[in-house]
Amino acid sequence: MDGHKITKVVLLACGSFNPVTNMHLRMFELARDHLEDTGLYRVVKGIISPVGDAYKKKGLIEACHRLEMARLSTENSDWITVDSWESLQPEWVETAKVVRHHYDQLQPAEQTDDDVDTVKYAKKRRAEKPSHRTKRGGPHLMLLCGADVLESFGVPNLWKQDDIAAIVGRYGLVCITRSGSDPHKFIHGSDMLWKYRKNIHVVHEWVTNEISATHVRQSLRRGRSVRYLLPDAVVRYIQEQGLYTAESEQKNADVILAPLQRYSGASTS
Ligand SMILES: Nc1ncnc2c1ncn2[C@@H]1O[C@H](COP(=O)(O)OP(=O)(O)OP(=O)(O)O)[C@@H](O)[C@H]1O
Ligand SMILES: O=C(O)c1ccc[n+]([C@@H]2O[C@H](COP(=O)([O-])O)[C@@H](O)[C@H]2O)c1
Repeated sequence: MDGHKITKVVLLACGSFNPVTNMHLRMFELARDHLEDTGLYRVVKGIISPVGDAYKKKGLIEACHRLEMARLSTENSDWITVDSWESLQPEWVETAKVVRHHYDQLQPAEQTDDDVDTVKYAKKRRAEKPSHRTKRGGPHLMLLCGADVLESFGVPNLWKQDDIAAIVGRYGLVCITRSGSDPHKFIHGSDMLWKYRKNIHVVHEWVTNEISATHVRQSLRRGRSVRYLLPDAVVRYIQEQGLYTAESEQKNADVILAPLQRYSGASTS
């Protein structure tokens, strides 16, 4: 033993999962290998959290189907799970709040917000040292995403700056490279990400990696095979339920994406 304390980590992936692909599952395996290779972390759990219907992304099919496909895809995994909390919320939930929800769920029950001294102390510590090391005894939670999500932090008016600071400053991020992206360059170009760069773990996917849910939906609309891009059980479910048609791709076509509604003042109801 070299005396290092091994930190337990839970990985949380947020996204549409429309549908879940083999690449989504591979992201978890890549992230676990990368973190555990450092000798500093042990990844104890992975959580897939499909976004709710109120996200209103074009072509987003009902959460119940996306959840079921994610469940089928993780049936054979002994550590990757699916959580329905986010997808069941009536309104779209910002990712920072989803991260916070799961972080709270992971903390030991005896440390509740009723313990005023503990909360005050934790708040003081957070203010003094904004880091994901402000844990309350449970495992760390890190957000797992592809480089496109990291780069979306730079899209004007999409993410709240405080939310980005919370995600990278207090929890941590594991980012998988994706074709067409350069996460290191992006981190270098952002003062906020640079400040918290030690909490951002970039994992290089060396296998050329073009799988996207958009491409899968397009193939399905054209009657092309998606076998080996998706778990077999997910392919079967899509066929049985008749999912991903030209019609479903037009869902939300004229709606502004939920995160942007808070800036435009637009409403979908
Ligand atoms: N090929 C990939 N390489 C790296 N990350 C990926 C890849 N595909 C998806 N991800 C990541 O998985 C998470 C969930 O992705 P999401 O459900 O939005 O899939 P997507 O393929 O990007 O979807 P869409 O094509 O519908 O935009 C995101 O963090 C996304 O960056
Ligand atoms: O929290 C935010 O401000 C925020 C802004 C834009 C996107 N997100 C989340 O990022 C994920 C993006 O998924 P997708 O399919 O649009 O790539 C999804 O889980 C959204 O809820 C979150």
